[in-house]
Amino acid sequence: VNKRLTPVEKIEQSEPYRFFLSTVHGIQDNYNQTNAISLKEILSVEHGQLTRSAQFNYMFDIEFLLEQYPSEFRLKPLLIVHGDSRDDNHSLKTQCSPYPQIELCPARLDIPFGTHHTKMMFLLYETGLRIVIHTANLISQDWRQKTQGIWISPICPKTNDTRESKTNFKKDLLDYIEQYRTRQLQFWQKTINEHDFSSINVHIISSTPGRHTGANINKFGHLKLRQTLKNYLNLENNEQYYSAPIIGQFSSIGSLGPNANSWLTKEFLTSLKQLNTNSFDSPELKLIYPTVENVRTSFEGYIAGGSLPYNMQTAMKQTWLINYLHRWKADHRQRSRASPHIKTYLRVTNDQYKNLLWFLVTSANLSKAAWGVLEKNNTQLMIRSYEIGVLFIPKQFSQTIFPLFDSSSFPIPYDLPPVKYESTDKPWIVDMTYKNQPDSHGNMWDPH
Ligand SMILES: O=C(O)c1c[nH]c2c(-c3ccccc3)cccc2c1=O
Repeated sequence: VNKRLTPVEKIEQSEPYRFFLSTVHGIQDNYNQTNAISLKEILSVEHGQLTRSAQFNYMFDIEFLLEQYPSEFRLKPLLIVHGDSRDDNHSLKTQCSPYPQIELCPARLDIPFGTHHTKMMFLLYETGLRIVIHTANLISQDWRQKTQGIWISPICPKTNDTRESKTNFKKDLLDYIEQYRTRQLQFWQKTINEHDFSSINVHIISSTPGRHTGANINKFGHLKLRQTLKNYLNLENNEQYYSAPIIGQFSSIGSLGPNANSWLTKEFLTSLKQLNTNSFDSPELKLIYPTVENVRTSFEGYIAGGSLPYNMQTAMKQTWLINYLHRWKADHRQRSRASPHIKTYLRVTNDQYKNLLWFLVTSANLSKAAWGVLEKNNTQLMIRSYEIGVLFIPKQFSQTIFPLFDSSSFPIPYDLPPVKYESTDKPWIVDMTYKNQPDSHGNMWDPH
């Protein structure tokens, strides 16, 4: 159907998952209607009378951002939560200086090499509070021809009792915000407490910088994921789930060690495979990361690779990783050429990938900085960065699995099963030159 949906209709039709991809310039309109939304549509005046908002992110183009708000909301108070790294903080101050309604809130980054990756919006309307958790920077390039993931909460009404969700969303969100340890977030802590989150059906999986131990060790990072899957994923004890494949998909990769067993399988996969059964089989782990050819033939061409910052220095230390890698392919969403900036992790049943056991969309790439690394004989989890994502578990939707190929199926971003790298495929590396084949714009890539 090529009827143009309004932003409100798009959200209504996305129930019960409320999970979207960003719209893409250059694909057929109907692929931008179903479970697809733009930043302007997220901020549309149709959702109600905005009184103030907060934008958590990594990269900001303030002019671009303000332009995405309806003109009548551009002067409302706006809190910008960003990483406090010296250099780009200056440019942010300069960008915001003409706007007294914008307040800057630097997030402390006490551990070296940490970044404020979290991408989240607090939108306060006269009718209530909406939370948006997503993967796109607040720059035009991130919203034009990439594949980004977006979860949009209902507008949670104000309440005089602190209504929590069955997924502990409110408490987990407040625990996350507490870690910033700044008075600048007090208004939003108070506001979150005053709203009814009972209609929310997703779990928060977040990361904050620190060495988390004792009672806090399962609060963040991959141990939070392990704990949540253990507590809520009650699959009957049947064998078919034990070897169900696990898929990780991301737009950058950190230094993971000299072999898979250094961190990827021993620590990270152990958390992802948590079934709350004594599953001993080691499920297949399949990783999706764009090839050079994916980037070269993308709508943006090699420029897309600027947002895939996997560097040579890291890649050369872990050539073993290539055996896990699969191509980016999203034909069923017409997004095989919309370079992925989304990050997702999921588990499917191994009967031809017909059913989804759980699905996570997050800002977190495949790195120890984002997910954490166990230290001191597994008594503390060291995390460098701020990250946040939402986890979909069938039980919270009154289902045992999420069907993938029927009418009410979960809107997955890419094609399953994933396609393994062939011998000629190479992972995209941002600081290599690519001169033997021009990209979709006829350009070459020479980062020097
Ligand atoms: O949070 C995000 O989304 C992103 C975070 N870092 C990015 C970088 C980068 C990598 C190393 C050092 C500084 C910057 C480069 C290109 C895109 C991104 C990006 O998209």
